[in-house]
Amino acid sequence: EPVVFNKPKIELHVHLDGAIRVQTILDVAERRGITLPGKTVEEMTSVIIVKEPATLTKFLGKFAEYMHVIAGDREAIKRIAYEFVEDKAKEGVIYVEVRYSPHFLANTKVDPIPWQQEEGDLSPDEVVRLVNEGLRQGERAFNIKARSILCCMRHMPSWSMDIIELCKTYRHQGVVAIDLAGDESLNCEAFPGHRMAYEEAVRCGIHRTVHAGEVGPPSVVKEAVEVLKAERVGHGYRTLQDQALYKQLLAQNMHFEICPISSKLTGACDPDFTKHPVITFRNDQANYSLNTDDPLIFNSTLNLDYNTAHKYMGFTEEEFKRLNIKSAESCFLPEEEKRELLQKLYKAYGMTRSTVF
Ligand SMILES: O=c1[nH]cnc2c1ncn2[C@H]1C[C@H](O)[C@@H](CO)O1
Repeated sequence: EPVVFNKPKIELHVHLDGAIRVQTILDVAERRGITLPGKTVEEMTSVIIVKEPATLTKFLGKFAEYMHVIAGDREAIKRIAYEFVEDKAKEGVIYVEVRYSPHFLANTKVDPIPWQQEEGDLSPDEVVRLVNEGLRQGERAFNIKARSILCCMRHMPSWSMDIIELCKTYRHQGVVAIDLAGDESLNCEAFPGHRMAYEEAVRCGIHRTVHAGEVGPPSVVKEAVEVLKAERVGHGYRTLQDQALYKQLLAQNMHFEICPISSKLTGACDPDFTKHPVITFRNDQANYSLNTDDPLIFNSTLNLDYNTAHKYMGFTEEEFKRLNIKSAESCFLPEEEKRELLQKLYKAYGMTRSTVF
């Protein structure tokens, strides 16, 4: 696979638990005495990955193939965070915001205990500390910047207040925002638990993004923006089905976190990339990023997403630069750090600060 955009990049939408190395899953399973359906990287890869367009519900079921291996294990959680930063650095990412559900990696103080684990002594709070630590060590070792976003899950509104409390506790240790992930096709109106957590986020100045309009209708996007006060929309493809809403969000400079490979394999978008919604976003010079979402499950890399945009949608170097600058402008870093990040991009892209998009 050729590298189409070999310059510093920003990634804003990627799930930590969807970006684990297969080798790490095998290593941890062996250490913990857990039997897996595959013994080699090749075998396990074929068990985990989605090759053909499926549904979001079917795709989300893939996490159950390996989450029980990593969850509840302190060393494994720290390791996946550290390795994640290494993998991103190798892809030319200089700033990444990585998201996950602390509850999904815990085995105590979480109800129900996920992945059929026995109760243990690893709480969501300690999971966040372990991820923070792994990311920080990765930042030092690989010289890039990594921040995290904590996910509420659509089907678990009772977890959402924990999430906002964790965001508040760890806002100076690398946690920059709250997200709402999970299956939008099963329940598409946000429960009171989610709404209360987002209200608290607004009150405390915690940044907000929401998965919306990936497979759900434009009304979910509208709710994300108007009720949950999302500053960015995860995916948001279906926004285009409501032209008034789309025009409004364009005028508001709303950021859309676009994941091309993901959108094909979750069945969110037409598998024909020449019909992809991001073409419209680009033609309208909208504010959006390109992201991998879950590279483990899609067996993909950020370069593959960029290549796809180049090969099937005619994306140019110029547009890649523009969208990365928009991504930096829309990231959840404090203003001073954001300015620094933007300076780095301008320099790497051979642009003067006055170039305005
Ligand atoms: O593309 C997605 N849409 C909705 N939810 C998702 C997607 N990718 C991953 N998730 C879920 C499954 C993960 O366990 C959770 C937290 O990272 O977020």
